[in-house]
Parts: sequence; structure tokens; C-alpha cells
Amino acid sequence: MSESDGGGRRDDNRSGRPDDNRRGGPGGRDGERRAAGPRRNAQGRQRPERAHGGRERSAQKPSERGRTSDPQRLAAYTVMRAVADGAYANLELPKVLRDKDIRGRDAAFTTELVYGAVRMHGLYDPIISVAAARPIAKIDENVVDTLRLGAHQLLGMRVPTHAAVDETVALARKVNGAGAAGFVNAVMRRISERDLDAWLAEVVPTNGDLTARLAVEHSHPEWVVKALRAALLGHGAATAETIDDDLSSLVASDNDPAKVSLVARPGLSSVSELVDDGAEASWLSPVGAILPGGDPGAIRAVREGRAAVQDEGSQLLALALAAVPVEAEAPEQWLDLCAGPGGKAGLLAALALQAGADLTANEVTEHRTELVRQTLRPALLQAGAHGRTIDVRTGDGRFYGEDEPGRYHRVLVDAPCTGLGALRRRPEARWRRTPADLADLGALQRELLASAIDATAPGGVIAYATCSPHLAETQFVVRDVTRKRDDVELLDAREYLRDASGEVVDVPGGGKTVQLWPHLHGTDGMFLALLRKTR
Ligand SMILES: C[S@@+](CC[C@H](N)C(=O)[O-])C[C@H]1O[C@@H](n2cnc3c(N)ncnc32)[C@H](O)[C@@H]1O
Repeated sequence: MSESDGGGRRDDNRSGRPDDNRRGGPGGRDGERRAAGPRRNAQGRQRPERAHGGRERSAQKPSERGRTSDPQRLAAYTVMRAVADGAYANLELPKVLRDKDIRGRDAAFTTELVYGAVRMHGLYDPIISVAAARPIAKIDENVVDTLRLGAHQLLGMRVPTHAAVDETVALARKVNGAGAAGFVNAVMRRISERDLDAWLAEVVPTNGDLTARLAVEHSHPEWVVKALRAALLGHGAATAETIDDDLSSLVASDNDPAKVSLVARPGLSSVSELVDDGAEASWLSPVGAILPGGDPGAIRAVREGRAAVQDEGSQLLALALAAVPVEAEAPEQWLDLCAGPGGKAGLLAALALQAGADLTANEVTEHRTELVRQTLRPALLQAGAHGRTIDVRTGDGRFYGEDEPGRYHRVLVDAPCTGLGALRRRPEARWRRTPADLADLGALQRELLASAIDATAPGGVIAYATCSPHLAETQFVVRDVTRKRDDVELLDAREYLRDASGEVVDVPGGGKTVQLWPHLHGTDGMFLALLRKTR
């Protein structure tokens, strides 16, 4: 239900959960790492900071300590292993939480454990390696996952040291075996001897190469940091003078939990309904609201599919496509070419009904088409009453131009992409993607955009969007496709990106396309180009 990383509060602290595990992680902005407040003992009472993260010994003998692992850490480990085998954390975690009946604050704690350990292992692995006095590749990968969970408790959450060590050793005994537990105990104790700043001073390279430094400090593959540097410069969001600071802010924000933003699908729900249910109106999106805490599923409009969890950047893009003036005979035909799982289609469907337009929502995989159908259910139910059609289809978007030339008046190409603008949401994404993906995706993105243009009627408008700022997926795709054609022109997309008070959203850079940024707008790194079909 939620796109959030979770987090939350816990009154008792028996198993060492932090009071507020959403903030203060190693990926947080500089100076905020320990901003969440003082350390607490196992009963949750405040205690003084230690100078260098010194040891706090348990009163128990090692053989007596942590014989049983708690269900949350065991669940976190189970998800970690599934992710190592190719699963997606955001899909696997809810299943495991459900199976183990882990809810509320315990679910938030488990979520933070998994997301933090997966996301931050680019930093934790060098620390584990130093603490273990051996290369990470020489440690069994199951044991590495246990240690990543332990390192995150010590360095990224404010779990009391004795609880983090004892519970991680107990977990190791259960899942890695008694021999490994002794090793885990030794490594965890070594890690606990220093605080995060001392470890950063130890493992972050100091040779002056900012890319290498940021890659370790903020746990990103180096190629991603380089690509983000090029993107900031290429989209005009940084200059030669500001790039180091801007890049640092961007990679730091990739490790901040995304706020839980909701969309009120127009005509089905409203921002004021969401506000009445505890959300706060978004200043950025006219149809958005922010949930300050709690489960979005507790909100009636969300449960009924009239509202949903959706990034504000995604909302702005769909609204922009709907806002461009188009001269066409009613009813306008709208097309979402790559609709799965249906987030933007959900908003477009509501807007189409209000505008008296029909919508075709297409997706290439059956499974994701079914997700689109579920998302659109409330709009589908209303379409008949409005005398309108919402058609959900499975098909390859590359053939729409050939099969239905000139049929549509507004077309969204929310292209499959690397997702480098949404790293906050997918903890494993940065480690899965490789530069080689860009070649495959680039060819597909170009074909989909060309097909969309062919499928658009003269005077109609095409929105090309990605949740990546990578230049190869954004500017270069639009440039390559449009320069081969004389039937399309680039519109100034900035004109149509309006905040909740109707003002043009401030987007850095001087071009006609829009690039949103997590560190500037608090949204995913969404790209938008708007094209007019001229003939
Ligand atoms: C970035 S996602 C779209 C997200 C969606 N617009 C939303 O807001 O929920 C891209 C989608 O394109 C689909 N896709 C990939 N290749 C496609 C193709 N050839 N034709 C149509 N859809 C395709 C993927 O399966 C994926 O669901």
C-alpha cells in the first residue's frame, strides 16, 4: 500500500528498537546523522553519548546471550536473502510481514532494517570488511547479510549496542550456524567500538576523487554517481561551481525515506477529504496530500481506490499532459502507452472522465495489466455513467503507431527506465542496474516514443516521461526521435507544471523539458518532455 520506507515509534524498547528509526541514518544529510535524539538504553531511558561508540557489554555470558532471534530480525533476514536471489524488497517484504503476522511498529522496524541494510551496503560492506579483517568476498554471503542488518542497527538506527549485538548474534546462530555466530559476535563488537563518523573517516577514500568518496559515503555504485553528476549538469540543475554540493545533496537524498504522498483522484475523491482523514494538503500538487504518519490503508478513499499513494512528481506530470490545449472533436481519445501498474493511468482516467474523454490504458505484461485494471476500477465503474469508455489492454506499445495511426489526442509514454530518479523507493535498484541496461532501454524508449507520435492525431500532444534523470533516457531520447521527424515540435513543458496555488513550479535549467529532483522538489527524479504533433 505504501511507497514509504516505513519507520515509526515504539513505546517499549525491549528488543532495542529505536524511538524514531526514520531519521539519522548514515545516508541522511550531513550533520543530520544523529539528529534524532539521544541514545537510549534497553528500557528506552536516555543515556549519555559515548565518545567513540565504545562497547557496552551485556551482563550475560556469550553462551547464554541471544539464544532466540526475534521475529522481526528473522523476517528481515528472510527478505534480504530473497532480495539476494532477485526479489524486490518492496514486493517481498509485505508478503513476509503478512506470513509472520508482523504489524504496526514491528513492521516499521522490520522495514527500516531491510531497506537500510540493502540500501546502505555500499557503506556497510567496507566497514564489515575492516572489522572482519578480510575482504567481503571472503565472507559467506548469508553471513554478510546478517552483518549488514547488524551494522545498520549500530550505525544507521539508534538501536542500543547490546541489543544490536546480542540480537544479531542470536540471528546468526539461528540462520548461519553456531560457528558463524562466534564470527558475527566478534565483527559486531569491532563495529560497535566506533561511531559512524569514525567509520566514515576509516573507509571513505580521501584521495580527492569526489565520485569515489560519495559512492562509499552515500552508498551508490560509482557509475550511478557519475551519471547523476552528468544529469545535474546536463539538465541545468548545477553549474561547474555548484556541482559538488548539488551532487552531494542529491545522493544524500536518495537515502532519505520518501514522504508518503497521496493523490486524490479528481471526481472520485478530493484533497479536503484526505485532509479530513489526517493528511496535509500538498503545496506542490493541486491533487496531492502528505500523510505525516500512519498507514495510508487506514484512509477510506485510499482503501476504496478513489485516492492512492503516488509521488507528487508523477501527479504533476499527468496533470501537465491534461492541461495542454488541444483542438479536437469531442470526445478526445487519450492513451497511456505504458500504464502498468497504473499510478498515472489512475489519475488520467479521473481527469479524462472530467474532460469528457475516453482513455485507453495499455501495458505489455498481463500481470501488470491486471494491476492497471484494479487501479482503474473506481473510474471504470463511473465511466458508464459518464457515457465514456476506459479500455484496459495488454499490448506492445511499439505497435500502436502502426496499428492505430493518428487516433489519439493525448498520449503518455511513461517509458520503462533505469529508475535512477526513484532510488529512495527501491533499496536494491541501485545495485541491480548496470550501464548495459541503458543500451537496451534506450532502444525501447526510442521505439515507444516514435510509436506514440505516430499514434497521435495532428494537433495532439505527447508526454514523454521517465523516473530517471539519466541523460541517455531523457534528453537524448527526445533529441534523437524528434530530429528524424518534421511532424513534431517540443512544447515548453514548464508552462504546464503548476503547483497547488497555480504557480509555475520552479525547475532549474533553461530548456523546455522538466526535470524534477528529490533534493530540490522532494519528489522522485521525474523527467517530462511535451511534444505537439504538427501534422
Ligand atoms: C515506468 S513503468 C510505467 C509506470 C506507470 N505509468 C505508473 O504510473 O504506474 C513502465 C511500464 O512499461 C511497461 N512496458 C515495457 N515495455 C513495454 C512495451 N513494449 N509496451 C508497453 N508497455 C511496456 C512495463 O511493463 C512497465 O509497466
